[in-house]
Amino acid sequence: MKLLETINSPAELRKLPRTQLTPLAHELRHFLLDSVSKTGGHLSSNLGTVELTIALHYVFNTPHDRIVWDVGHQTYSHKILTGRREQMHTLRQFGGVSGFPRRVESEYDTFGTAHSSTSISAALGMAQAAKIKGEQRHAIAVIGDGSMTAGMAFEAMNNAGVQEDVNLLVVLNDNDMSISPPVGALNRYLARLMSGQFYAAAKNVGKSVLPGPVLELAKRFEEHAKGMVVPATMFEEFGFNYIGPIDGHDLESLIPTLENIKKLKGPQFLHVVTKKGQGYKLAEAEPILYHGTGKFNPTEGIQPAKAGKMTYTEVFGNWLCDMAAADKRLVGITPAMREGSGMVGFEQQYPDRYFDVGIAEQHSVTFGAGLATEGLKPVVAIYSTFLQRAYDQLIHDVALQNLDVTFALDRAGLVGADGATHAGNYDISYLRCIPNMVVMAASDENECRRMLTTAYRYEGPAAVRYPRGAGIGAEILKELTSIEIGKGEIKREGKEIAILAFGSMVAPSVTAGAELGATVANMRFVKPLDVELVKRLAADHDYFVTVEEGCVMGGAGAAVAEALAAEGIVKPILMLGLPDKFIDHGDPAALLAGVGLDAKGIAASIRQRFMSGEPRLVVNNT
Ligand SMILES: Cc1ncc(C[n+]2csc(CCOP(=O)(O)OP(=O)(O)O)c2C)c(N)n1
Ligand SMILES: CC(=O)[C@@H](O)[C@H](O)COP(=O)(O)O
Ligand SMILES: [Mg+2]
Repeated sequence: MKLLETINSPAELRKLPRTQLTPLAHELRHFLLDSVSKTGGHLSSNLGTVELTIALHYVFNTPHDRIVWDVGHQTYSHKILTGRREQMHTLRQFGGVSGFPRRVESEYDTFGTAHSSTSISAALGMAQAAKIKGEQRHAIAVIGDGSMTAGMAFEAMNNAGVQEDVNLLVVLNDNDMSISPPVGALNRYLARLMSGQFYAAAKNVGKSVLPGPVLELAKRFEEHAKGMVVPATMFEEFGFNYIGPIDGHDLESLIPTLENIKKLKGPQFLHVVTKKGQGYKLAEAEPILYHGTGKFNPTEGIQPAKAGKMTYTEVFGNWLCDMAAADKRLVGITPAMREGSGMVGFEQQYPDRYFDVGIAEQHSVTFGAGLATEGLKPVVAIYSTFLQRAYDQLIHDVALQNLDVTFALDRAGLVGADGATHAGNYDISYLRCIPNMVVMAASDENECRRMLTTAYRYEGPAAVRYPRGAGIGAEILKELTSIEIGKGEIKREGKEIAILAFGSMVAPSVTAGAELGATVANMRFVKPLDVELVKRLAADHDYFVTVEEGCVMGGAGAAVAEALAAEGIVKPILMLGLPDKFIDHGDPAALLAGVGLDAKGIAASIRQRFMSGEPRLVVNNT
């Protein structure tokens, strides 16, 4: 029997002799590659954390000791070793294992993650709770070098470093990569820690500490040696005991080091060095390509995608380059999502006007605001879900000063395999309440391009939201034309029922409208809403239906209802959109159908409400 098949819990792992751990790591890595190639998922990061995961569960008494994985996209080995091996074929599929840690999924998933840089805060909270409750347990945050660039990680370090008697261990998993190559001064600093005299000294110190039965003596030697050879690291200045860098693929380093650290009191910081994609040559060579994959044949590797419909991300990337060519004032900003946001071409063509600011959404927005004060034209490309991080910056730094910043909001609506953590369900609600904002929702690729142009030319804050993946296949016109601000359009004329659709919901609404003989409007603007169009439709239709791929609460439908109320118009209205609950991972089309947001579901809801019973105001909010 394969070794891996005998391990259904960390307790079983801990019974293995140390000599069996390296063969186990080999099996685990093969399992990962085989499994992820069949399901898709975050491959590179997982291949890089095989040994670290084994070592942590081997040395620490999980789940009594708490491991908090930052982002959580590297937790597949953790899932496999904590009893979920046989469910891995369901990874990221509807009803299956999540791609991230979830408290409801396992007692070993101590904290739900997926947005980065929360692990140190959460683990510190757990460590402090243990202290307050008088419990003896360790809390361990495992954070990558990319995630370490976020302000939140440093807020937590700042707080943790003065909490002297908490059992907190921060493991920095340094693979010298974010999704794209790492950026910023911290990366430069980590590279310095890895290089030359310091690394050599630290390695020797590590060796001295590793087998040390007289731990305190060894620790003093370590501090002494470090003090003699190099200045204290910034992590020590933060109040942590810094250990490392050590080889994160060498179980013979990892396990004794962790065993020794386990005996130390107070905030500890272990710097491990790993390789993204470790053990699978193709992923080692191209960690970005294998960061998040679809299904692929592991022997052949990921093949170039067949030409198909253009994604909205590509539409944005092309628009950005075209607009940059037309206007020298344009600068493009991404908080660490160059590939996902379609900015690879822009960086190549306009390296001086491209800014990857690291995983720093708040900073990306205020940095844009600063650029705008000086007459530049910043375009912040950001996923809807990640803009949540920068809400105060959006209001206080951009909108309040009516600064000219364009927001390209990718991944608006349901995203599929990443699930609830990454769903862009809230942006309509959280944007439309901000004064000065213009908010648009693209219904097809060409409209997306035109809306981006509109947002860019508008002298104030403006956002264009568009979904993950491809659109309907609309022809994209080369010229950069804008749309009149606050003007929607009628897509089809009908009777009695007016469907007011937004963004990605225009196409299925047109199909539903054709089936029902209803009028369908592409509202285009969530804000300013086309109130004249609303009034016109109200004048010659009996029933209103609003449809959006965003939460119903406070959404575009609510904007229509508010406009009707403000105009003193009473009209039965059915608001279709995303319900007041988190929607798990799964196939995006199936998920949309599941909440009634495909053509069939829209038609069915309308029929049920207005064609068979008493009209009244209904929100599909259950
Ligand atoms: C707040 C936030 N912004 C952006 C992302 C997208 N994202 C996921 S993983 C990742 C890179 C993380 O790098 P690192 O922590 O070094 O882990 P690695 O991928 O190298 O294993 C990014 C930018 C995110 N999950 N959360
Ligand atoms: C873990 C994480 O946040 C990213 O890797 C994310 O999964 C990327 O999503 P897209 O595939 O939509 O770019
Ligand atoms: Mg990294």
